Amino acid sequence: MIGKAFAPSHITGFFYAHDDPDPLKMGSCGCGFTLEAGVHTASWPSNATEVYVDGMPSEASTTRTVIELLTDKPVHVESDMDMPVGGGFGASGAGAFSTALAVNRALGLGKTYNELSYAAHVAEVKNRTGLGDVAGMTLGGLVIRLVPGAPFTLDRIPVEAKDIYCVHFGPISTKSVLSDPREKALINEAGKKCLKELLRQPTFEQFMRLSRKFSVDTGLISPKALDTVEAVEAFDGMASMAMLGDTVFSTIPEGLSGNVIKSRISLCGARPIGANNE
Ligand SMILES: Nc1ncnc2c1ncn2[C@@H]1O[C@H](COP(=O)(O)OP(=O)(O)O)[C@@H](O)[C@H]1O
Ligand SMILES: CC(C)(COP(=O)(O)O)[C@@H](O)C(=O)O
Repeated sequence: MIGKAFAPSHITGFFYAHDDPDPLKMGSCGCGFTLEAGVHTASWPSNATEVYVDGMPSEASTTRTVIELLTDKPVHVESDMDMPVGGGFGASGAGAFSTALAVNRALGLGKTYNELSYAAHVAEVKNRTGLGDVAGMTLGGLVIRLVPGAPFTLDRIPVEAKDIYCVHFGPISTKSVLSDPREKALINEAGKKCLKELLRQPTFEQFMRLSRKFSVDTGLISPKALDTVEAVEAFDGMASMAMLGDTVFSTIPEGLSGNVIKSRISLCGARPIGANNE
């Protein structure tokens, strides 16, 4: 049987990391949103486990780990990505989560949504490709992560499906940023403050302001990305950096140049899809 699934992109605006010897409990708190652009995955039983990303055989470590966590049977997996990898869109998490949902159906594993999302989360943590993206992708919308790791403890800022415009300048390795103790200390200090402030005033505009502040206070934003944020602001838009990628997300297209990716905030999470792609 062919199993198909979709996981949305997840852009984190700000976060802080929690280390834990138990990968289920390791994770991050913070706030981010899902986009309609995401990862479509199809899977079916095979003679050997093979992972293809955008039509090419791929290492896709996080996806391979989630398969190993779920089954010892070989499967064929094909993921098609709407967004760049390493750009702060949570591509590795969306790849792993959509794979978990697709493999569950392809092999008739009979796992629940929590079991599948926790497996994808553990795969992210083990590969050090993400901490909180899978949690955000379970719910969709503008998601607040209140407790790190599983069980996911989430809230949501009510927002409509706003258009979001992104410009991607290049990848940032989540693994290398999170392995730098100095950088991690800056992230954790700024991230905790931002979450407190957001809970005092939980609005989309406050999320955008705090995300921008976080990107500057942590020193994570590149000069090019900051110039772009300022250009958007000159047109009265709001913009910040997608954690963790050299990517700017914006409420308006004005001020952005180059290859602008247009999507919308999606209000639902990752899900299996049927034959007619619904
Ligand atoms: N299914 C997958 N598709 C693409 N890349 C993957 C996948 N699984 C793991 N990876 C790895 O994850 C890395 C990107 O992770 P990360 O830096 O967190 O970027 P992102 O912001 O896109 O999640 C890639 O360099 C690749 O090695
Ligand atoms: C910011 C990040 C640690 C990494 O995100 P990405 O690079 O998109 O995988 C995310 O998982 C989070 O915890 O908020």
